Parts: sequence; C-alpha cells; structure tokens
Amino acid sequence: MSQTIRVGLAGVGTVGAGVLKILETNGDLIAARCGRRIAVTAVSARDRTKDRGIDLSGVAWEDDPRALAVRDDVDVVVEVMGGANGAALETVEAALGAGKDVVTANKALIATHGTRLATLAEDRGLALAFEAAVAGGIPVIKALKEGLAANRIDRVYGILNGTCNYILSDMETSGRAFELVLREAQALGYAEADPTFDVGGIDTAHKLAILAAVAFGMPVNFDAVHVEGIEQVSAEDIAFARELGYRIKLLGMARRRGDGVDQRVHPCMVPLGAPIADVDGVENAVVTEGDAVGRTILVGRGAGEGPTASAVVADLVDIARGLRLPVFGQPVGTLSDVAPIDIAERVGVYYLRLTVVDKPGVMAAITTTLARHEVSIDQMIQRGRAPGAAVPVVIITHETREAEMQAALAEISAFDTVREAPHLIRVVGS
Ligand SMILES: NC(=O)C1=CN([C@@H]2O[C@H](COP(=O)(O)OP(=O)(O)OC[C@H]3O[C@@H](n4cnc5c(N)ncnc54)[C@H](O)[C@@H]3O)[C@@H](O)[C@H]2O)C=CC1
Ligand SMILES: N[C@@H](CC=O)C(=O)O
Ligand code: NA
Repeated sequence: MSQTIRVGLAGVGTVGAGVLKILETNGDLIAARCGRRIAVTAVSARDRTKDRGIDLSGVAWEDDPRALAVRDDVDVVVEVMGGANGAALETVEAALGAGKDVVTANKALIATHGTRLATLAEDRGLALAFEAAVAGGIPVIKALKEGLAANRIDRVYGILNGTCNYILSDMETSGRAFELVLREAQALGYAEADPTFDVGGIDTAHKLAILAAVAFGMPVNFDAVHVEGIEQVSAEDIAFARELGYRIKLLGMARRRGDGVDQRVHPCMVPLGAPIADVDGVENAVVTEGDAVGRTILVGRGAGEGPTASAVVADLVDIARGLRLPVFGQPVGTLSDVAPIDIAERVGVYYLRLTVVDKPGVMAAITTTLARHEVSIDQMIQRGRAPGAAVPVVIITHETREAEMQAALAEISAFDTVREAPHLIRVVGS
C-alpha cells in the first residue's frame, strides 16, 4: 500500500459529496492524526455531468462502481450509493474479493447481508466498517466495539431516524402537515431515496438490527424486528401526548430477556423529562445499558451531509491507522443466534385514542370489552359533547399484555359506534 491511502468513492450524492468536502477541508489535520493522507483517487456516480460544486479534476471516473472497486489505484472502497442489493452489494463483494477494505454508510445492505459480508472481510483480514450506517455522526458502533467492550450489554434503544424525528418535532412545534415536513427533510438530504423506508420504520429497523448484533454478539436478524412507522401518528395524538406529560418518538429498542431478544420499532410515548424526550429535529440518541458501566447516552446528528460523512471519514481514519477490528465487535464465527421474542409478549402501558359516536352506552361497551381482556384503565379523557356525532376518547391503561390489548382492540374496532381505526401508542418508561 502506498503512503497515501487511496479511496474509491462509489456514490457522490449527499454523503459522498460530504466525504470529499471533509477530506478537502480537514485533510491536513486528518493526515497528522493518521500519519498518512487519505485521498479520493476515483469516483463513480450515475450522472457524470451533474454540478456538485466539487472539483473532481484529477479524480478518475468510472461509470460502473464494480469496476471502481477493483482498480489498482484504489486501496479502500467507500460505498455510499444505497440499496440492499444490486450495485451496492456487488460493489462491496467485488471490493472485498479484490482485497480492498470497505467503508459503507448503507444500513440496508449491512442489515440484509452483514453477516455474510463480514465473513468475506474477516476471512481476508479486511475491514468492513459502517459507523455512518447507524445514527449517522454519532460514534455508536465505535462506542460499542471499543469503549463499552468490557460490558455485557442487555439493552440498547434510541431515536435512530433523523427524518422521523424531524417530522415529529416539527409537527409538535409548528403544527405543519406531515407531507410538507417530509418534503423539507428530503430537501435537507436526510431522507432515504425511498422515504417510506424512513416513515415506515424500516430504516430504524435496519439500524436496530445492526446495533443489536454488535451489542449482543448475535448475527444480524432484521427479519426478527417488529416494525411500525409514524404514518398513523396524528397532530391530535401529539397534542394529547403533551397534555398527558409525554412526547411521541419513533424508537428502535432491543433487549435481552432470558434466552431471547426482543427487537421492536414503533412510535412511543416518552415521558417528559426522560433524557431522550428532548432530542429534537434531525438529532438521534442511543441509550445503552451495560452491566459494569450502567447507562450511557449518546446524542448527535443522525443524518445529513456533514454528520454522516464525519462517520465515514472516521472509519477511513481507523483503516489508515491500521485498525481492523472484527466487523461486529467479535469474530463473525463466534456470533451466536438468539431466539426472537414476539411483541405479543410485551407487558406495558398503552395509549389508545378512539373516535366514537357520542351516545349513551358507548363508553360502557368499550370499558367492558377492555375489562374482559383484563385491560384496566389508568386515565380517560373524553372531550366535548356532540350528541350523535363523533368525539375523541383517550385512554391510558395500566400495565397490560400486548396480546390482550390487541384482542380487545380488534373487538372494539368492529363496533359500529367506533368511527376510525383506533390509534394505539405504547408508553415507555424513563
Ligand atoms: N443522507 C443521509 O443523511 C444518510 C445516508 N446514509 C446512507 O448513505 C447512502 C447514500 O445516501 P445519500 O448520499 O443520501 O444518497 P444520494 O441519493 O444522495 O446519493 C447516492 C449516490 O450514489 C450514486 N449511485 C446510486 N446508484 C448507483 C449505481 N448503480 N451506480 C453508480 N452510482 C450510483 C448516485 O448517482 C448518487 O451519486 C445510503 O445507503 C444511505 O442509506 C446513511 C446515513 C445518513
Ligand atoms: N434517512 C436516514 C438517514 C440516516 O441514516 C435518517 O433520516 O435518519
Ligand atoms: Na454512527
């Protein structure tokens, strides 16, 4: 390898452009820290003519990222194109096959093929680094693999999607419509190419599956993650949450319980005053619980050009320094499967918003059904009188089993006095 570490950059969009800018702006101080320069020698992107506001003269261009991956003047391939399969997967496979270290920001790829790609990398003594893939600029993968390496981690959770947090925060403060705020998040470079991955919770699930693998020493198991997005969260729910002392956040949560692991993504009511309740906008937060250290919380920007590129370049710095740790924190052959725990086994508190016809007997029928399923009520809010018309009713339950809650809800939804699909949001502790 030459004294300069030569990077092949596959993808020159939001993240790729950020990488080029950081290497340009902070090139000298990064070289001082690594003892060698990091330079992009070749790039690949779909549109060669696009004005990116970056000087690419002196950098080779490859139309096909797979060709970029095997170039002789490339030591490390940075994959920032996106997508779980196709060009991204083939580029990473080609790079590892050709003996090149790989850095990627692509959580869909790692959540889907991470274990197999880690085997390819470790068999060849190569790095496969993905700090940018989880919580953008927050160095959470490094924290788990290095700073927290002394601990048994039993729980990791947090706000892992900047787009959703931006939308939920903005809906609360400005009252603007969901679609409008989503378009703004897209314009700011936060959203995925397909933003349904963000709002549908899939992007959070990709990140959670990766976090759980590193935290618990298990192979990535994306299929085991229960996923719900924020599409059903309304301005009304946000206002009721405030009134009841909560904020609504999309959380990814993974926890060991006995021999199993529970991995879930869904909107949550987080108590005001909890450390993550005030994490707003594009910021993410990751909370870990280790047996020796206790709780640690990392907060920072989870998406966008600068924060994401910061994490990509940090991975390049590790490689330039000669640091090649096991991909998931321990050799991939030692990762052991952990049985998934179904969400039906959750025991917790629930927020329920029903839209019901205001007439005698309706509430009795609802509370009787809940009681039959052993769901007991902690608080109830019934607003306004509108005889014969639909009014909102909000219920906060005591601790109850998810399976019972869902069974009661299925019955209540079928009442002809219940006018909209019930809104259920799980309440979490601090
Ligand atoms: N934008 C963000 O805030 C973050 C993005 N990521 C991840 O980083 C990756 C890149 O994201 P962005 O930069 O936002 O995407 P982008 O859409 O802005 O850029 C993608 C780049 O890849 C190129 N590309 C795509 N397919 C290609 C192909 N088949 N051949 C050649 N070039 C191809 C495009 O031309 C473009 O230059 C994705 O995996 C994303 O999930 C991760 C963390 C944060
Ligand atoms: N679309 C993602 C980008 C970073 O991972 C997000 O909004 O968090
Ligand atoms: Na990160």
